[in-house]
Amino acid sequence: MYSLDIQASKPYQVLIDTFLLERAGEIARSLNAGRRTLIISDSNVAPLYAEPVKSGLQAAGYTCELAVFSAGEEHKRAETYISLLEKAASFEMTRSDLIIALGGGVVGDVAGFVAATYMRGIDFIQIPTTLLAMVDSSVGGKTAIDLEAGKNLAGAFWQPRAVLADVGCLGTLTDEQFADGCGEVIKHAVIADSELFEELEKTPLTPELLKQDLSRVAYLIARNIDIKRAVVEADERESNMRKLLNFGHSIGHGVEAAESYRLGHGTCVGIGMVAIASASVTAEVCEPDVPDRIAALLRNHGLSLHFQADAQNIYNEALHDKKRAGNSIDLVVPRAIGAVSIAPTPLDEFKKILEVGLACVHAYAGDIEDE
Ligand SMILES: NC(=O)c1ccc[n+]([C@@H]2O[C@H](COP(=O)([O-])OP(=O)(O)OC[C@H]3O[C@@H](n4cnc5c(N)ncnc54)[C@H](O)[C@@H]3O)[C@@H](O)[C@H]2O)c1
Ligand SMILES: O=C(O)C(=O)C[C@@H](O)[C@H](O)[C@H](O)COP(=O)(O)O
Ligand SMILES: [Zn+2]
Repeated sequence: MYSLDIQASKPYQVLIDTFLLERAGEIARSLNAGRRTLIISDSNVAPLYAEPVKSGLQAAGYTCELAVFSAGEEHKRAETYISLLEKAASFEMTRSDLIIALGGGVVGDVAGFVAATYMRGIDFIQIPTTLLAMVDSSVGGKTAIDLEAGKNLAGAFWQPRAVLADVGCLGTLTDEQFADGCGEVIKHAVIADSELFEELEKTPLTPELLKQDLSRVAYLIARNIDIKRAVVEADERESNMRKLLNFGHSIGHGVEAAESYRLGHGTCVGIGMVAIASASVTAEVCEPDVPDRIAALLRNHGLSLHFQADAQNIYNEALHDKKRAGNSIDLVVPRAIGAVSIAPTPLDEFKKILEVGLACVHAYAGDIEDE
């Protein structure tokens, strides 16, 4: 069992353990005095995991309802968000009540945004069920929905009251879903922990490891959260340093949108990391082996570098990045594994970087296919 304290505007604990679903009611009751809870989940997760959560909440004295929306990034949208707000209102939730986000990053982002805005903000607890959500999205308080124009364009910073990462949930992920979460794990290693990167090079974080050594997986989740914790505590609302957590995202989000969300978020972040690292080597600001090592580590974690969208479409999508200000964008540029910095970059230069970088990603994807 791991327990990490996050010292944000509202401090909270992240617990990493087994059988946390069953304990969610008791933990919720220790943090929240309300009468009602709305469990928000998706169509894949609810049938698997809602029942033990609901039973525990009822045993803790809550009147409980379950709201389920269709799984997938294409439902991280205003329609879902509004229907959940309406559900909270028709369930007569008051400001003292509680929302539970039970699912992956999509559920966490949407349910968090509902919690942030329903009656101007009520308590919520994150129960992440994907690797990606455990290592990244459930912690730090970014909540959002996508707009037609792009990813996460409407949202709020709203910290949960607790994060309960029940590692028992990871066993029902497909290998592809598990691998997708490793995109963010590798991101954390590149931005802040070269030793973690080397450990992953020796022993990758895979579904096989999950079967063989659950405690190692729990340890790696805790270590990732600790990396994110340090950044969030230093800059909760992303005025500067938190932008580092966006390594690989300016191009990655562009790929995600240009591919109509058919590729996973972590996969697209992987493509974005290799692209910016490759372009940084070309610009002679990054050690030459960095993109090779990132591409190899992604491959060893089962992540693909294949994508079809063309660079112009990806660039058009990437212009919606929240690190853009007028004709400039703050890019997160690697210098070495474990060392990245923020570089304000004119948009015309960003376009060249994106083109050079994505051409290199195609080359790596070809290398991977040839082997
Ligand atoms: N707020 C943040 O800080 C932050 C950080 C990283 C990513 N994100 C966001 O998170 C989203 C990606 O999260 P994700 O990869 O978890 O996607 P997701 O929520 O879509 O989950 C992936 C798939 O796994 C299914 N699933 C979830 N848990 C399962 C389980 N235990 N067993 C079987 N199936 C399960 C889901 O139903 C879905 O089909 C993106 O929208 C991304 O923008 C947010
Ligand atoms: O927590 C953060 O800060 C991050 O940037 C984590 C990212 O992995 C995550 O994908 C985040 O949602 C991206 O934020 P955005 O501000 O670019 O929408
Ligand atoms: Zn991300």
